[in-house]
Amino acid sequence: MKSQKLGIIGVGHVGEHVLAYASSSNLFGDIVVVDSREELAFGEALDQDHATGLLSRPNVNIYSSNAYNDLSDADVIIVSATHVYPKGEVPADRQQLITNNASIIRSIMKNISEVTQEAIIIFITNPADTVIYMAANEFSYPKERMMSTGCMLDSARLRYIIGKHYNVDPKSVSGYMMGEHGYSAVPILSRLSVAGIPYDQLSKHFPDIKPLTADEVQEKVVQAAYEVFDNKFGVTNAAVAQSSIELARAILLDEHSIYPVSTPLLDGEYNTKRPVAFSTPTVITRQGWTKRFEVPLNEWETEKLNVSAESIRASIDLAESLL
Ligand SMILES: NC(=O)c1ccc[n+]([C@@H]2O[C@H](COP(=O)([O-])OP(=O)(O)OC[C@H]3O[C@@H](n4cnc5c(N)ncnc54)[C@H](O)[C@@H]3O)[C@@H](O)[C@H]2O)c1
Repeated sequence: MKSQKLGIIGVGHVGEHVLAYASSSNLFGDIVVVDSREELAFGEALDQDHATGLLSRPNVNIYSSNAYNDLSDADVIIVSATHVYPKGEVPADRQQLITNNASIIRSIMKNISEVTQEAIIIFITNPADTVIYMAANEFSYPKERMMSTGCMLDSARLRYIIGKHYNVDPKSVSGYMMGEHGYSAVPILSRLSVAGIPYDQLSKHFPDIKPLTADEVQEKVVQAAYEVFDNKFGVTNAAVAQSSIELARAILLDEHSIYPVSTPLLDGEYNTKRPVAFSTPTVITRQGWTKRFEVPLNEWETEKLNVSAESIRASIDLAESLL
């Protein structure tokens, strides 16, 4: 039986964590690492390959390659390639990354499309929503076989913040962010619950805890990224890498899990003025994504989501002007 194969494109701060988590995930028998810095790809792959000599690690075949042909039979490809900025000089606004990343994503998509149409592609590269919009609209690669991690990370931060606020395990919080991965991501508190108890009823069960307003939650989730980014000199990597492996698992095990990934909106969805991509709860299967949910929202959420869609669209316009 063929083992499952993962391709990782871009093995910098994020990609190295993707590689580390993937290597010990028991999901993959083969992992191919591609990076325009070939020595880095070689070193990262070899370092992880050495660890297969340890009893705790599965015997995964890990190697680097600069030939996209090695991805022709990949089951999943995770893309975390990005323009390399000097340490500490990464732009804080993810949307600004499009100036350099548009051409990188276009060349990677072209290279992948030439060797396969089968792999499920998970983009981590920012700006997440613009990247998936470009990849889905500019290439004939099957749209359902590609997604961006989008608000996976923002949603993990949301559950973390609410979990800490009420002193419960974040995994006992059910909830998600929608819209842009970044400044304008929207917490959907009207759908958030703890032990099935809706957010607006939590005060009854936690009478000593002052609830956070939707504005406060949004601010805290957005700021959470910068608490990491500022202290790690312009890098956040571990949590998003874990998000991508969680998606890979949902894909390979055909879990039909629902995750807030970013994909292009379907016609008429959410009444956006112009076509965009953003995160909404989406069913993930072995085929890629199979269904996006149009979630009923309250007035505040609708207004914020519109702002988010406009911000993403401005970034898409910029990407299209660079064609
Ligand atoms: N979606 C999210 O939630 C999220 C979270 C954190 C970071 N990110 C994004 O992930 C990306 C990676 O961040 P990082 O910190 O690892 O960056 P990094 O600079 O450390 O690494 C990027 C790597 O990409 C490689 N690369 C560049 N062009 C390439 C190409 N054409 N083909 C193959 N490899 C190429 C570089 O050589 C480098 O090794 C960034 O865009 C960042 O904004 C996204």
